[in-house]
Amino acid sequence: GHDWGYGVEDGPSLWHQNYPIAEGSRQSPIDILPQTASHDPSLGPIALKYDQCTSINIANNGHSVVVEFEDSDDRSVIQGGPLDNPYRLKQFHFHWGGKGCRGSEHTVEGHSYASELHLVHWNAVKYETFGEAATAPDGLAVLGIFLETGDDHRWLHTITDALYMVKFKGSVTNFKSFNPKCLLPSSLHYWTYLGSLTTPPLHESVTWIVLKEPIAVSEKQPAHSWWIPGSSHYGWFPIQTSQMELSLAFAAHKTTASTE
Ligand SMILES: NS(=O)(=O)c1ccc(C(=O)NCC(F)(F)F)cc1
Ligand SMILES: [Zn+2]
Repeated sequence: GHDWGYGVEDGPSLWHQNYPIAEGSRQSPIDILPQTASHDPSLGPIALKYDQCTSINIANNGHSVVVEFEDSDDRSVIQGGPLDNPYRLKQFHFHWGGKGCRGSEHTVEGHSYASELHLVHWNAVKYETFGEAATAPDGLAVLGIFLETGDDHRWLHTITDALYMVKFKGSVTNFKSFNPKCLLPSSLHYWTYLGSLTTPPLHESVTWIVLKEPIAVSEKQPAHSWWIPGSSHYGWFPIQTSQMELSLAFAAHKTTASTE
């Protein structure tokens, strides 16, 4: 079971007790300061090849909702930018806040966004398994995309509809043929830094690639979604018991993104 959460008794300020790496030198998330970020001309554009991606299921792991992908080959990869190899898409998940609360983990000059999407990839060139890569300094690459409240949206309803099927902690349901490239903003301009997992075990194994342009989401409530009462102000819903119902009240904008 998980010995951590986002409550007063088990929240981020206490994680160092069971995960001393929390005091480490490359911990995430960070506050991104664009003015002090140094431009590195050797950094090229990132390339996302998500056309053949194969989503498998959507699961509620007690801390968020995760969409898992088939990662037995290089059908869906991120490469370029700061990365020396292609990294395989493994899963994506969101960090929410409570009702109307700002749930992003990274901030930009202290500004937090409504939510943050993380697309998690691993270095299958150098490592045999995701688990092995997750403990290696160049093992993972996570693409972070900010979600900002704005107009209504058409695409993420497929996820909000599926959420209805995984209301309870530990539930998993089929979730085929969702392609996350519909969640990308129009620009792939990014900040990058060497960091960590933002949740325990906080491994310092992540090359972070955070997109500058947020995608728009709407706070309109899809038919059968509602906010969890009293949810935490950290980025994940505290689904402490299987009785609590996870919900999500936004739908994201369809964006036409060049992913080449
Ligand atoms: N929020 S985040 O930084 O994108 C993030 C991404 C992945 C994991 C994860 O797979 N933890 C399980 C593992 F790998 F065994 F440790 C945790 C956090
Ligand atoms: Zn995350």
